[in-house]
This record gives sequence, structure tokens and C-alpha cells, in this order.
Amino acid sequence: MSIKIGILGYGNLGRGVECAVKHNPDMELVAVFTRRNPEDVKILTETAKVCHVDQAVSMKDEIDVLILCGGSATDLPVQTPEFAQHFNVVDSFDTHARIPEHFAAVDAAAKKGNHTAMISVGWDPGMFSLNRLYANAILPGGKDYTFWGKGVSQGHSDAVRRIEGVLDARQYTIPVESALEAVRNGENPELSTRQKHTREVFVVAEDGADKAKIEHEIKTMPNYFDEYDTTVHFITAEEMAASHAGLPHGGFVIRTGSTGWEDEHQHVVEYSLKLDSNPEFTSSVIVAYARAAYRMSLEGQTGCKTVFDVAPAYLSLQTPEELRAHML
Ligand SMILES: NC(=O)C1=CN([C@@H]2O[C@H](COP(=O)(O)OP(=O)(O)OC[C@H]3O[C@@H](n4cnc5c(N)ncnc54)[C@H](OP(=O)(O)O)[C@@H]3O)[C@@H](O)[C@H]2O)C=CC1
Ligand SMILES: N[C@@H](C[C@H]1CC(C(=O)O)=NO1)C(=O)O
Repeated sequence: MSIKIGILGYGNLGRGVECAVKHNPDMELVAVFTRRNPEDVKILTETAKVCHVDQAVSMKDEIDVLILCGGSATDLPVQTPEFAQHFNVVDSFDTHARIPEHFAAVDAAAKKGNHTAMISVGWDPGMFSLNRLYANAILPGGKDYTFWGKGVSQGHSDAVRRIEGVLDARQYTIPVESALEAVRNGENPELSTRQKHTREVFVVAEDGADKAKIEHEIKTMPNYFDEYDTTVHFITAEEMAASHAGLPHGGFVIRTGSTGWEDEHQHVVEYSLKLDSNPEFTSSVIVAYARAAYRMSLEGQTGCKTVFDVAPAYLSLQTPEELRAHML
């Protein structure tokens, strides 16, 4: 019996989830829901339907897990609590500073509907969060660093696209080389947010848009840009298509710590990602957690979860017996 998947929101992530479902033999895509005219949204899965988002709740009995692929800046804070009342859901909410409030809203909604919800699934937050937790638990006296890029942050790009007068945007996150070097050399530096990364944004603006206002709104945007040195370039749609079509990204989490009665032994724990496609990798993480959400819902584990609450075996296509026999 396949796990029946719904997608809500068909952008980079929605397309990635559609592709990731194809790679998982225990899943099938039932429907894609969009706020646009369904006639204007073309998907690649012939057996799935494209419906307006207003139809989603009427189809709730046909879907085991609804994957929410909207933007974190303005979509998910509304959509995840709304649909967690009616479906088991997974989202990729990544406005780190607002995760606690998002968790509370989704937890209340999921419990009201007796469903399983998972938020902030992806790589950061997500896989990087898990690796920060593992390394902190194992080396409590250590120090950890997270570096991203150079690559395209979907969250930051989405946030810029929501600004009035912006037609399209790509945001590159760029690690500061001197900070990287100091960490790699084991200097354990104290680094502010601004000392670790810079941000570079390419924007296609509407004709006649107030570019100075757009640039100011980008650079002062709380939780996204206000703590960084950010450069903004205005380009044409043709330049965007020619030079910024890809969505590569990556990064790493590194923690150094010591053991021994005199702290005489040093250790380095590192987890790194090199991604050709940020959305396709993120979607692959999300789809594995959709499997976990389905299984946890069958066990009656309702309310909101994060990656911290999900035992790894729930993610796997392998049975517990196969995992013990082959992957321990
Ligand atoms: N945790 C993590 O590690 C990661 C999290 N993310 C999160 O994923 C979120 C979504 O990113 P991404 O998919 O790149 O965002 P997009 O801008 O591609 O899509 C966001 C929404 O915009 C709408 N949309 C998409 N394309 C169009 C269009 N051409 N015209 C009109 N509306 C459109 C869709 O909704 P609709 O179909 O209803 O119109 C879609 O759900 C990010 O905001 C980020 O927060 C991303 C990567 C990693
Ligand atoms: N959530 C990020 C995933 C990583 C990348 C990132 C950044 O470049 O600031 N932060 O976290 C995304 O939307 O791509």
C-alpha cells in the first residue's frame, strides 16, 4: 500500500518533491495544490491531479501526508497551521528565529485535528540541526560553526521575491574566507554573524519600481539580511535566465572539542553537503520525513515534531530487521 502524497505549493521545492516521490517506491503523488489557476500549472506526474488549494480539504481522505512547499517568509506561517488541522503535514520552515512560535501554532493545530506535523525539515534547519545536536551532545565542552555556500539560499531568494516591485530574485550566501580559515586552523575564533558570511542579491525589478526602496527593504529585512553585509544588483530577466538559472548550494557544520583528564585529546566532527540542486536535495530530505510522519501518525503520535523528535529508523525504506542486519 503506497503512502499517498499531496504537494501544496508548486515552486522549486514543489517540483523537487514531485521528483523525489518518483524515487521512492513506497510513495505515490495524488495531487498538487496551487493558489494559481490549476490550468496554468503543468506537472510531470501523469497520474496526479492539479487542483486549486481551495479543493485540498475536500480531498483529505485521499492523502496520507501533505507536503507544504510554500515560502517561509509569508506562506508557511499561515499554511502549515491551517492544513495541519486536516492532514499529516511536513514543511521546511526556515526562519530560524521564528521556529519556536511556528512550532507552537502548528502543534496546536495538529493536536486539534489529531494529526502528525513536522516542521523545519530540510538541511538547515534539518540535517545541519541534527548534526549540531549530535556533536554538542558528544563533545559538550566543544565549539561549533556552521558555514553555507557559496550558493543560492531559497529562503532568502523567496523573501526578496515577496518585496513589492520585485519580479524575480536569487540570493547567494558567501562564506568569509578568513573566518573559514581560522576555523579550519582550529583557532576556535569568536565570530559574529556578520564576520561569517556576506550576501549578494540579484533582482529583476518591475518597470518603474523604486529600486532604492527595494534595496533598502532587502538590506534591513529582519531575520534575513539585517545582520549581514549585503550587496544588491538589479539585472534584466534575460540576465537572470542566462546567469542565475541554477540553484546550487552546500555548506558544513564543524565542531571541535576535547576529551581526556587534562583535555589532552582533540577531536573534530564535520558534516558537509555539496548540492547541485538545493531544492532537489531539500525535497529528498522532506520526502523521507513524510514517510516518518505517516508511520508516526499510524502509531497515534500526534502534534508537531521537528527532526529532533524523529527516530532515524522511521525515515528508512529498510525494515528494522534489515537495518540491524545491514546498516549497523
Ligand atoms: N529547511 C531547509 O533546509 C530549506 C528550506 N527551504 C524553504 O523552501 C521555501 C520554498 O522555496 P522555493 O520552492 O524555492 O520557493 P518558490 O518561490 O519557488 O515557491 C514558493 C511558492 O511560490 C509560488 N510560486 C512558485 N512559482 C511561482 C510562479 N512562477 N508564479 C507565481 N507563484 C509561484 C508557489 O505557490 P503556489 O503554487 O500556491 O502559487 C510556491 O509554493 C523557501 O522559502 C525556504 O524557506 C528551501 C531550501 C532549504
Ligand atoms: N534554508 C536555506 C538552507 C541553508 C542555506 C542558508 C543560507 O544560505 O543562508 N541557510 O540555510 C535555504 O533556504 O536554502
